[in-house]
Amino acid sequence: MKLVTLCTAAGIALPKDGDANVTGFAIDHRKVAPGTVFGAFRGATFNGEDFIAAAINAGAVAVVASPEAKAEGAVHFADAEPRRLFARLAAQFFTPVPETLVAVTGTNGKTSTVELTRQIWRMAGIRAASIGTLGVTTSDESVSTGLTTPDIVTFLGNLSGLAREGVTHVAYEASSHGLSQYRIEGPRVAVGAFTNLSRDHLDYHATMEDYFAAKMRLFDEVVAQGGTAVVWADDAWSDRAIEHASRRGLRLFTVGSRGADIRLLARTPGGLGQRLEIEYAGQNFTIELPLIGAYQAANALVAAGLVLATGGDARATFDALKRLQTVRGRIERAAITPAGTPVYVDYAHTPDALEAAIAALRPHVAGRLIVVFGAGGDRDTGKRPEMGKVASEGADLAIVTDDNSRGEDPAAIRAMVLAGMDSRAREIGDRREAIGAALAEAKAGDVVLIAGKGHEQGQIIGSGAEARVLPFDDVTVAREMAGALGR
Ligand SMILES: CC(=O)N[C@H]1[C@@H](OP(=O)(O)OP(=O)(O)OC[C@H]2O[C@@H](n3ccc(=O)[nH]c3=O)[C@H](O)[C@@H]2O)O[C@H](CO)[C@@H](O)[C@@H]1O[C@H](C)C(=O)N[C@@H](C)C(=O)N[C@H](CCC(=O)O)C(=O)O
Repeated sequence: MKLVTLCTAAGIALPKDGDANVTGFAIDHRKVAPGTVFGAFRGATFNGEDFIAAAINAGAVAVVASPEAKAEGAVHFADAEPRRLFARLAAQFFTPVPETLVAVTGTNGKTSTVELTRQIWRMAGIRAASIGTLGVTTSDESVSTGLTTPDIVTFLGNLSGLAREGVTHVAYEASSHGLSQYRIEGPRVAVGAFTNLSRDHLDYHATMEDYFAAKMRLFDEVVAQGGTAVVWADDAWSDRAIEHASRRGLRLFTVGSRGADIRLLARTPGGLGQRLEIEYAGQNFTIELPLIGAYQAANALVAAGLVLATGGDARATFDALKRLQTVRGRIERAAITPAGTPVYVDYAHTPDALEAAIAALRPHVAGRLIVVFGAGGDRDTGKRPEMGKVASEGADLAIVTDDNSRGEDPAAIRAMVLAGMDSRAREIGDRREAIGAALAEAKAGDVVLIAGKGHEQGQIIGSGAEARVLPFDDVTVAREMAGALGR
């Protein structure tokens, strides 16, 4: 494809004497082939501009970089915000993309919301996919990209690949890193959703205001003019998100007990799920949602909002909520033991998340809540006793085990977790053994929660050159252990 064609389509001026044949886009000089447009960005670890000469040597025909950069021998697109310019150009190259794109931002709930949106579309017979922490998910398969919001080249490549496979609808996660690094620029989305905001990633964003501003780029720029903002209305930051969307002239679709479009009237937890009473367009609906926890109810209703905002039928959409499958590693019902105990696997690996998962499960426990959990090595040590305290106070039986000990001594990590716990706590380092003990202990009426790893597929042992990932999947192990109890 000619560079001039891409520039014209993107509304970008072509630097003089600049036409060339373009074969691809790269932001890593090691991926440059003849005909590539190279994005040279100043990052946290490297200055991409240091690799411009090597990229041109490898055949780069154009370089998108700051005005100060030197790009002799290639067309230089100079811009103070090169990531954004690169995205605009690349979006013209990676075509077609699926016709309906929706993006979800917020601190929590992004993964579940995009996955539930995909499920609802699928139940309506639509070829749908999701992109996020679980990877690129189509039907029952997920292919990891390593990030929640992949880099711009991977993202656009995924979108056009999906379109070529016949996928028409994609829901994707817009992380604050992704939004602030213009990883999802390019194709404008029809609908964007905001779930909630709480303290996170302040190493990167400095203040909560900066963090919120990064999230709001979704409404300020990424959602197309004339598009819709779906907002969970019950969060402390919701009113400000609504303000951003209104200022931009987006159509508002609010969801929650304070929601004007999908209004949550009542929520009653019970059995393996919860009953939701909602009002939509003057009609009342009762939904038996097969997911646990107030936050999963919120995610399911925001997903319904996304589907309705992109033209879904109300009755079919609310009906689909009754048939949702639990999301991988998000209060996922992994097994039911022969004694009838449901076993849940959740990604909760911070004190807050562990507390929330325990609170979500508590109304479903007739007997005891048994929690298996640990804390990671080479990460925030302060959270270890705090997680211990949360488990000690919230569970009836807590078993401390190993979870990605990395470069640290796993016994020392467990000791720090146990420091926050009372004397009833048990310690079983081997995670498989710990899960087996929890399931063997469980009786009818009990509930087991295995927390920390969620969708992860391995135990990380060692660090640096010594690091190894031993295959480990909580869901598989829970199923095996539950099966073994039945024999
Ligand atoms: C802090 C952060 O977000 N970093 C991301 C960012 O890196 P960066 O721009 O700082 O890049 P850098 O490594 O300094 O390199 C600068 C440039 O030189 C290039 N380079 C570098 C080395 C080389 O040999 N050749 C070369 O060309 C790089 O490709 C890059 O373009 O851009 C890279 C490419 O898109 C990402 O891979 C990288 O994610 C790192 C690995 C990461 O761990 N990010 C996490 C924090 C993240 O993004 N998380 C979010 C949030 C998840 C959540 O919600 O919790 C996510 O969306 O996953």
